[in-house]
Amino acid sequence: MPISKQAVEELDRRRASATVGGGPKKIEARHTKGLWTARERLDSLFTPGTFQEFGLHAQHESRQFGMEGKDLPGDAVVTGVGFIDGRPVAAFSQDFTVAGGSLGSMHAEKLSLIMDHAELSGVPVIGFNDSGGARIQEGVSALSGYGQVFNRNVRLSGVVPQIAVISGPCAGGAAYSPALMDFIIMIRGGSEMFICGPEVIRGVTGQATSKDEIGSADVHASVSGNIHFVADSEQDAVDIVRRLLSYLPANNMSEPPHVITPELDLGDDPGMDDILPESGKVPFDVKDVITRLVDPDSFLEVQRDFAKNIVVGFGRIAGMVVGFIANQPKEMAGCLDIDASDKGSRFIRFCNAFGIPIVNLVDVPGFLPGVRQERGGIIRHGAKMLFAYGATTVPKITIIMRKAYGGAFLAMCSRDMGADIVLAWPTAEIAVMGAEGAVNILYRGDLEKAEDRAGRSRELADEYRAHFASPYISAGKLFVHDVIKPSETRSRISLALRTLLTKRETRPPKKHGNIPL
Ligand SMILES: CCC(=O)SCCNC(=O)CCNC(=O)[C@H](O)C(C)(C)COP(=O)(O)OP(=O)(O)OC[C@H]1O[C@@H](n2cnc3c(N)ncnc32)[C@H](O)[C@@H]1OP(=O)(O)O
Repeated sequence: MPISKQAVEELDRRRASATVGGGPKKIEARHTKGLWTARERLDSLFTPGTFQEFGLHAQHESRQFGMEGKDLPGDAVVTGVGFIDGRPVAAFSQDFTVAGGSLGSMHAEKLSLIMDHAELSGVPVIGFNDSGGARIQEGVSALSGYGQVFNRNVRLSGVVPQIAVISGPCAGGAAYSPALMDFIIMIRGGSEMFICGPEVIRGVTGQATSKDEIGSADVHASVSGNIHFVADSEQDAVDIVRRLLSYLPANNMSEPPHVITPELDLGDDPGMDDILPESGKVPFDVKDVITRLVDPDSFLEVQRDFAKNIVVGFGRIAGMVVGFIANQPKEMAGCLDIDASDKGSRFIRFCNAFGIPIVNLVDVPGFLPGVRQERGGIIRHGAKMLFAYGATTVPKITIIMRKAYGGAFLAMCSRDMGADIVLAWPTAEIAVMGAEGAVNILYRGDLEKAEDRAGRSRELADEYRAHFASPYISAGKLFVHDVIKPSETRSRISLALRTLLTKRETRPPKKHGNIPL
């Protein structure tokens, strides 16, 4: 039987009323604040015409607290699958114009449906979070809904990439779904995220605070370290999602999107030979090194404003996707501290989960000394770096640029910690500790008696450096595969990557390791 005109009209009518969300007034209120609606976000994310919506006609079933007969289009969330740069991606976008984007049972079922679909079809999940949290009228059913979503976030972790955009409020338990995903992008000015808001904090602790102080994008980017990117606008957030996806495979069984250049890249970069300052004590910016190593404009820094003493991010070398973990000599002399260890180890584990080769750039004088660090648990946090590298099977290339001292060098992936190839620049210092520290311990008596203590200390330190810290000593013991000129670094990494893309490494079966947390 052909489809009747009435049936088509009925479908059109239902579609129109479901897609209007909370209505023109509420949409206007969002626009006045410079915010987009749930559908506008998805329209901007996906290639036009490619979005297949799931659950447009979903209805809530709650009857209490005035909910009987209330129309909540789509139950306050839009879900479905679309295409970005020709690749399928699943997404949900909470609709604040409908009941404040609050999560009830049907809303949670829609999120579960799209996440299950992403798992089965092996595609990334993008979630726009804009919600007042658990729908108060649905009580524990809403709470249970969050449980179902969190459980799926964990199930999908390491299976498909999960990216959260915080586009509006994100309070209480609602913050935990983004926190369980791989990357969080927050929009400056338009969003906030906290577990307990200012009112609760004041009521319980007496402390006065503001939403900005505890939950703004800038606070989470630079102080708490909860998020990975700050966007200046809705469009900027979408652009960051698309850029991030361009480095990621669809799932843990697929290859990252390498675009390997047909020719081998064997040229030198002479400018790199001048990149280190004359004195080993003068800082330099490791991002200048990264910029010279990667294909033009291909470096995407992750967590730029948090733990600046370590730099992490994605880039391409001769078209191959890599993750960088680099000490930053400009900040705290590149020492590893608690925050840097947390930041570095999580990024390493992401790269490993999704088959992304890792390049380590080392200039590390040690773990940061200090009472706060020791009492704060630097042992357990620093151990995360060791654990993360030790458990990682993706290709790993370590470049020792300058200092590689003690346990911190092992925590930056020495050969023993699993680096497949270790290359050192000619003036690198690879040692159990810095030369000055070593002579102070070894020659304490001599130095106390010396007429020119400083001069004698320098002399002994030079001797120690020549005997123990030279890269040729490590190369002689095969701890370093080769000593290279800085100008050769890019071509050597690109060759190494090409030979390592076929790497296969298996480990004894186990449920999972027990990373120090
Ligand atoms: C897992 C456990 C949890 O999630 S517990 C967390 C429960 N949620 C909360 O405590 C947050 C409650 N909501 C709020 O504080 C505010 O609505 C926030 C999110 C800050 C937004 O404020 P504002 O921009 O002024 O909007 P508004 O209050 O006028 O809200 C717009 C409409 O949305 C509704 N709404 C909001 N949150 C919920 C909720 N959790 N459950 C049910 N409805 C909610 C508001 O009632 C309001 O509805 P209406 O437009 O007046 O019909």
